[in-house]
Amino acid sequence: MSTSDSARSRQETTLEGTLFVVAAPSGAGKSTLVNALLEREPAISLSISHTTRPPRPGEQYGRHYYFVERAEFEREIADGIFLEHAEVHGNLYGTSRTTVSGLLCQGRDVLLEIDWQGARQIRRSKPDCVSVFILPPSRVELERRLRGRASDSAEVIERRLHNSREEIAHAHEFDYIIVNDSFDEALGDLQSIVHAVRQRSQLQWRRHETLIAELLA
Ligand SMILES: Nc1nc2c(ncn2[C@@H]2O[C@H](COP(=O)(O)OP(=O)(O)O)[C@@H](O)[C@H]2O)c(=O)[nH]1
Ligand SMILES: Nc1ncnc2c1ncn2[C@@H]1O[C@H](COP(=O)(O)OP(=O)(O)O)[C@@H](O)[C@H]1O
Repeated sequence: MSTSDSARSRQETTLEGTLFVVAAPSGAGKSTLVNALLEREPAISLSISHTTRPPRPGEQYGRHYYFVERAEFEREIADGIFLEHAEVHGNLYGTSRTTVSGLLCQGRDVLLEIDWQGARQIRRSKPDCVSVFILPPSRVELERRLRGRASDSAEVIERRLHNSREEIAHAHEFDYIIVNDSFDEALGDLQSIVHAVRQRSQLQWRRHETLIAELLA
């Protein structure tokens, strides 16, 4: 086999990973659910976003976000480093194009925790992505969770509560909607979606090519 043949055959046999997109109004429990999912599904890589939001107590650079100044973020937009980016609650957030593409090409599944504006951009550039929207069980509970988290000032909480309506108004654009009332049930629902996606025939057909050839012989 020539070098180009072997490169082509490698390319043909390496399955690209699945891109999962998870969105929710602030305080619905998205990060808590995603972190629990990643513990159960270590084959999924979480994309760490860039943001101009200041770190909350306990948040670490490179673990929770890449915290950058607005001028640097704007330079990065101009350099085209983002697969998607958006202004959310007065701060800029963005997903690195090379990190996500690199992981997907290696066959890793990648999860983006982003807002509805980012999800829209991703759907345009990666139509095969699988998107999930997390709803809180009520407005009262959303407010209770936001205040109970004790990570933001009263003003920041008010802004997030106010913006939650706009976020929720876009839930119908997503492939799946989960209500995060009982945490364990919501986590089970999220994991079921991941499992169902992995069983899709276009993935399984290629993964089991040899078996299918034998069965058809
Ligand atoms: N478009 C976009 N949104 C993001 C990104 N990273 C985070 N977000 C969204 O920005 C919003 C605020 O996130 P964050 O400041 O961590 O606050 P939290 O949602 O209250 O924990 C949430 O809706 C996130 O999903 C990103 O890379 N791109
Ligand atoms: N099902 C649930 N029931 C009660 N509290 C929850 C549930 N899910 C998450 N929480 C709590 O709600 C708060 C907000 O969750 P978080 O994951 O930070 O939200 P988001 O990432 O959507 O902004 C946290 O204190 C978290 O522990």
